[in-house]
Order: sequence, then C-alpha cells, then structure tokens
Amino acid sequence: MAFCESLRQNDIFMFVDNLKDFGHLIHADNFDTSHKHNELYQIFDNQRDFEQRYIHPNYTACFNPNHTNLQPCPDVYWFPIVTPRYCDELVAEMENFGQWSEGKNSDPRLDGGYENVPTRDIHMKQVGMEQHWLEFLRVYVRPVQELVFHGYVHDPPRAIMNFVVRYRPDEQPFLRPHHDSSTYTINIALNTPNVDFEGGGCRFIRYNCSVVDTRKGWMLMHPGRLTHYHEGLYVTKGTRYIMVSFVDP
Ligand SMILES: O=C(O)CCC(=O)C(=O)O
Ligand SMILES: [Fe+2]
Repeated sequence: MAFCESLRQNDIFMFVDNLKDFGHLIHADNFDTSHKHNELYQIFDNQRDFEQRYIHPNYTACFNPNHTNLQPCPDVYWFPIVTPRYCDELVAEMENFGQWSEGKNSDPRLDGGYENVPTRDIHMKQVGMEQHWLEFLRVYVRPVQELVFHGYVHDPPRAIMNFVVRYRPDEQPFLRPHHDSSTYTINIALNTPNVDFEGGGCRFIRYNCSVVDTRKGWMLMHPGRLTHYHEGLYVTKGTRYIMVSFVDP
C-alpha cells in the first residue's frame, strides 16, 4: 500500500493486472435443488455458467458476417444451439417427470382444452421451466431469428406451446401433416438418428424436402402457420426426442 501511495504521489502510472483466472463467484442463494438437473434452471441466476455448460460452442459463428447459415430446405434454417449435455439432461428431466400426454385431441393443459395435432409430449410449464425457456428464446433464439427472417422483430418472443416430444414405434411413431400455430417454429433435436432411433425427421411437404439427418443440439427454424406444411416422419426403432416451440402464435 505504502509503495503504491508513494508511486501515486510521484505521478508514476501503475497498471496492475491478474493473468491467472481464479474462477468467479456463483449466485447460490436461490439455488433450487428440487429438480433432477438443477443447473438447467440457472439461466437467470448464473447465466455465465449456464452458457458455458449448455450453449453450443459454435452458436456464435452465425453472427459472423462471412458465415452462411445452413438451409436444408427452403426457408428452413439450421443452427447449433445447445450442447449434447443440455439435450441429455432435458430428456432426463422429462423422463424423470414422466407424465407424457396421451396424444389425444382433448388436452386439459391447454386453455381451449383441445389440440388439433396432438403429440406425446411434456410441456416446459409442467416441469417448472416455462419462464426459463422464454428467457432462452429471448436471449439465444431471437437474435438468430432476426438474422434469417429479416425485418421480423418481436422482442420478447411469446410462446405458449413449449414442449418435448417423444416418438416411439409402439407409442406415437409419427405426426400427420399440419401447420403450426406460430409465426415461426423451432425444433431442436435432442438425440441422434441411426444411434438412438431409426427413421424420424421432419418433411416439408410443399417443397418435397425432408431433414432426416438431424443433429443433436441443432435447431431447425421455419415459418409456422402459412407456408411450411410439414409432418414428423415415422420412427421405426428406438426413441426420438425433440424440443419444439411455437413462437409468436
Ligand atoms: O417430428 C418433427 O420433427 C416435427 C414436429 C412437429 O411438427 C411439431 O411438433 O409440431
Ligand atoms: Fe409442427
């Protein structure tokens, strides 16, 4: 201290730096331990750790002006968004909760009590993750959307339907052609074709174009209610999981 003070008084400039990373403090006061994977819920309290754990290392590449975003079908974009760990933990969280819907038209979870194109699913709300998911849409999905659907700006994004779908040959193996009730839809693959399941994928009927080589942690983004009539293709073996959000219904 005396040394520094003496330098200051003699008008000698000091630059002090710490080259070693000693880590950082986490906010543990509100840490909720009631879930199977509690870190999935840390997007508000410990966003830096959430990002390191769960946001795909190549996520930011799409913001590079020289980067061309993949478009496997017309106006269907494809981005790495979450890590395999996020996928595995989200699936485990849902399986731990275990209350998969019946896949029927009548659905007491919805305001109108009716789902036109039902899937076997669990809503984010049912596992207490709705607000966290909306924050995920706002912070990570919306900026990417603005890159590819120019001039559409809606901040924060709204979404009522945020859910994980489970497809199995002996349960619900496919999803019939439909439009989504969204401005745009995101569809994140949570596991891997030809490893965890066979068949599956998403087919965009107007373009006769299918995405079957889906990539775990990668998100498909496509317009919802008008142009992109689509279907979930038949899963012939194993279990396929996807995370779907109908954004701006
Ligand atoms: O199986 C797919 O990839 C499509 C899912 C889908 O269209 C939906 O959940 O609305
Ligand atoms: Fe759909």
